[in-house]
Amino acid sequence: MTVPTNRFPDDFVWGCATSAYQIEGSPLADGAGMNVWHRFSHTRGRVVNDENGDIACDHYRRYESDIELMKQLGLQAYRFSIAWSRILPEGTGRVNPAGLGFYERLVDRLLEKGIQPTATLFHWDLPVALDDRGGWLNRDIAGWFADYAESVFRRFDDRIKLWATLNEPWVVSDNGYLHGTAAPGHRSLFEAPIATHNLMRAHGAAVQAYRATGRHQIGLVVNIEPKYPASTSSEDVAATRRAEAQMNRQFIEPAMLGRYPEELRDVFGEAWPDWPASDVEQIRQPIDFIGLNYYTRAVVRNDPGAWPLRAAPVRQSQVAHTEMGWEVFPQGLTDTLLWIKDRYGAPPIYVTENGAAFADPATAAGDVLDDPRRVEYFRTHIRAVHDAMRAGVDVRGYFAWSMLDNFEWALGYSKRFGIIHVDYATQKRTPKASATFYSGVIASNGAVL
Ligand SMILES: CO[C@H](O)c1c[n+]2c([nH]1)[C@H](O)[C@@H](O)[C@H](O)[C@H]2CO
Repeated sequence: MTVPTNRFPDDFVWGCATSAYQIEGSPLADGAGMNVWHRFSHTRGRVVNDENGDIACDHYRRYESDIELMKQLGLQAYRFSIAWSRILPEGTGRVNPAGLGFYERLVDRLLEKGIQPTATLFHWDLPVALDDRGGWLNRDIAGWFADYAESVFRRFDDRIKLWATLNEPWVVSDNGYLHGTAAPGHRSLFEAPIATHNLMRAHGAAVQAYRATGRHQIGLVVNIEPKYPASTSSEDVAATRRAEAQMNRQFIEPAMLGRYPEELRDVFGEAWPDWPASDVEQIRQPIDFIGLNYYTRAVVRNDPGAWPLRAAPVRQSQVAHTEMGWEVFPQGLTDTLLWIKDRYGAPPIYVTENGAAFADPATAAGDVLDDPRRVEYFRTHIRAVHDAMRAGVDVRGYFAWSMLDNFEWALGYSKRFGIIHVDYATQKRTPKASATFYSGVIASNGAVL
């Protein structure tokens, strides 16, 4: 692959990403079943200001005008997630035609506008009906997920050519089962490894299901936050390895190499089971790409009191941070792309999420003052992708997070990642300066950087 010096390859794909619960609203419309984020956000005290996704960006009803905005931006592709509980309200069994119908209209409209639809099967919004049967703690969920996947593949594989099974299983296991900061809100050292394993078994089962009928590409989306030791002390180096294994290798390693990092036993102790070899073999289904979500890095120090990692981040001073408190560190994206290439056999990679939260207040006149730091974030990180590609990494595309300001999970609507501003009171969309910038990047295939 030869990468031009001043732009990207002609077949490089430029897109934006969102997820169902964060933008759609109408979570129970047209026969949809309840999902765990609906239940979690309606549980007092779980989400900032007790906000929820009942309306969000009202995309379920406004998808046509949103697609028009995507067209105006010049987007070549759009990464969205499919809400399992719209398709199968009880999680298994009965298919809800109206749920399929919404995504049919979305996909067909995208194609009409020349925008490539790329779908993630699971972006954290598990059907409550399955959570009540154990959810990710029940081994049967691998079969439930494969059945759901098959019902969607059958309907859309003629139009969707890029599939992802899971979005960031680490967030479900770590936030949802270890720390309890995300749905379903459990806090258990013993449950998290079981959730990890069943998430990855479900990934493997869905990939196997796809291989039976699928004609295109399927992969796994992982969040990787490169970890750098705060010092060369053996304690800090060991702590960094624990943090790196628990976040960055816990999921990609079984998927790509058919093994879990040995450091996980050091992190979870007796709570980390000896999984059957047959399970891990089933997880290791050949996939067509890795989806990388990159936002920031972490500098890590040993912290014996930090449960259960015994590792803690060290905030870097004198450097830029986003509204999330995440350091702006584009070099980490280059480093991570090279790390995936070197460690996992140079798989094709899509940067499936990259973006920044900054406060973007709408002025009284209704204008939106995009924080100039967001344009700088995209500029430096897209350059970082180009640097990795020139070093030989097979990156196929880049999806900015996010097309719209949206529901930022337990932080509610307090953080804005969109390149398009959403006034939640009026649902008015206003493209930000970063939308104009990104549109120029797409039109010039990166030459404006
Ligand atoms: C743990 O950070 C992850 O890389 C990450 C960041 N983000 C994500 N994953 C999720 O995929 C999105 O749903 C979030 O809205 C987005 C912004 O927070």
